[in-house]
Amino acid sequence: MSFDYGNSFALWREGAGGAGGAWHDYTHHAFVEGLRDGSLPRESFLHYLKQDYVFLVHFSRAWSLAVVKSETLEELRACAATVNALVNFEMGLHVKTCAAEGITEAELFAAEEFENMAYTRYVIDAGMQGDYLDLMAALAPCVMGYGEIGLRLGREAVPGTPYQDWIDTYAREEFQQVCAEAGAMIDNAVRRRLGDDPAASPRWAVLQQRFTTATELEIGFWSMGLRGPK
Ligand SMILES: Cc1ncc(CN)c(N)n1
Repeated sequence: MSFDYGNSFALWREGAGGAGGAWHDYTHHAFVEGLRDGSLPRESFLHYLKQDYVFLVHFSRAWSLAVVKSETLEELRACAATVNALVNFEMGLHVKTCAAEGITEAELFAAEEFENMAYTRYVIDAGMQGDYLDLMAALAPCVMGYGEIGLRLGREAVPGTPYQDWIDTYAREEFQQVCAEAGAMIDNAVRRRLGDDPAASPRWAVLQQRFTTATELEIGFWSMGLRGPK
C-alpha cells in the first residue's frame, strides 16, 4: 500500500504506533474489517452512518474554526474548501444511503448524538485553546485515516461486499487527492510556525498528543458503530 500524505502526518502516525498501536487499532478495527468482508451487520452500519452524519456537522464546524485560525491565503482556501467538501459532498453519501432505507436528511440532522460527542468537541476545543497547528493535529487522523482505510479496502475488499459504495467514497482518486493536499498544506503550516525541524520544537509533544488522542477517539467511534443503537 503506498500513500504520501506528507511528512508531519508520517511522523504523527509513527508516534501513534505506526503499523501497530493505536493507529493500527483505528485503521484495522473490527468495524473496518466488517466493511471489507461484508460481515458488518446492516444495523451497525446504519447506526454508524446516522452518528457519522452528526459527526460531520460538528467536524465542519471544526474546519470552519480552522478558517478563523488561518494565517495564509493557502490555509484559508484549503479550510474553506474542506468545509464545502464535507457539507456538500461527503455528507451526500450518508444522505443517499439513508434515503434508500427510508431515512430523510431532516431525520439525520435531528439525530441524537451519543458517545461520539466527545470526539468533535475535543477537536473544537483543541482549536479554541490552541492555534491552527493544534487544530490540524487533531483533525489529521480523521482525514488521513479514512484515506488510508479507503485505499487498503479499495484493494482488499471482498467482491460483493454491500459496503462497496462506502469503500469507493474514500478509495477514489478525488479523496486520495484531498488527503495528499491536506498533508502538503499541513507540512507548510508546520514549517511556517515551527521551522525545518519541527519534531525538535517544544510544541511537538503536545501536537503528537492531540493526534494520538484523536486517533483513540476514532477507535471509540468504530466501537460505538459496532455496538449498534442502544
Ligand atoms: C468518525 C469519522 N472520522 C473520519 C471521517 C472522514 N471524514 C468520517 N466521516 N467520520
